[in-house]
Amino acid sequence: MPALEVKDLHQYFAQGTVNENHALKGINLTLEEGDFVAIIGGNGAGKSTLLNSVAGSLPVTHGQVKIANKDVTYQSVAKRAKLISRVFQDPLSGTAPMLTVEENLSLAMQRGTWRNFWSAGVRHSDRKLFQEKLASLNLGLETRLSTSIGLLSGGQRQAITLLMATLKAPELLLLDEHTAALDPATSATVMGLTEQLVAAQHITTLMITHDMQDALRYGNRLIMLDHGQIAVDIKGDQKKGLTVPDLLRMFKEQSGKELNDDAVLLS
Ligand SMILES: Nc1ncnc2c1ncn2[C@@H]1O[C@H](COP(=O)(O)OP(=O)(O)OP(=O)(O)O)[C@@H](O)[C@H]1O
Repeated sequence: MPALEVKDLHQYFAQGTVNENHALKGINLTLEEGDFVAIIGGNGAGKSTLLNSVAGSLPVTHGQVKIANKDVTYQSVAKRAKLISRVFQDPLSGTAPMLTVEENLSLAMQRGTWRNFWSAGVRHSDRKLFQEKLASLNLGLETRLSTSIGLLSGGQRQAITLLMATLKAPELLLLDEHTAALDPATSATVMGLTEQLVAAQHITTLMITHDMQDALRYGNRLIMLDHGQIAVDIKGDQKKGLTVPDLLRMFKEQSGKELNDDAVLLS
């Protein structure tokens, strides 16, 4: 059973007006369970629009989105939260900064359940689990359970956000440039943790990145978008050993033009 199926997905902005923008032009994408897919592409290629369509934060103009064989095309973001975890670029957006590390993790344990209310206090058994999970990150965070998240660094927060997103393994993990706001060393640490957490539970993952090296290094599949279409789709052995110049050449062969991506070109 595929973990994610996107069928003939079209997205228009300002449809029927002079500003009409056909942002996604018939995307077909199937992810098998455990696939870890990096998505790259130039500015305005449609990466965020694709992720937002899958997450449900953007209504679909045409097409179908299925997660774990369930048609979620018209489901709200809240309804899909049972199936999806998402980590954003901003380390502030995934956590409640006034709450402690363990309180945040406790909230994450309840993701997608009907227990929407939350009572203060963390169960002893949960605290032990959080300590173990935090220790496995090797960042010394297991001693910071009662520290407010707001007092941690961006990298520490993003590590905890990742842990929260994977505490209860989702059917699909969406990573939305989740290391872009971090310095290179911290970004490398968080990418390492990402790989570790995803592999431990075999979580199907879709990751947007502007970092071509990361797109090549991590995951078993790489997709390049161009003007709302998939220009390059490489997986498995085909992906191993590829270099950035190889990728740029493949992109040019498929799309007939150079990659336009400020973030990539400036790095
Ligand atoms: N809310 C919106 N209203 C109108 N047009 C939009 C909206 N969101 C995105 N677009 C347009 O849709 C196209 C795809 O945008 P999208 O943000 O998905 O690209 P992207 O690949 O994520 O780009 P970037 O790497 O620059 O973030 C672009 O032409 C963009 O201007």
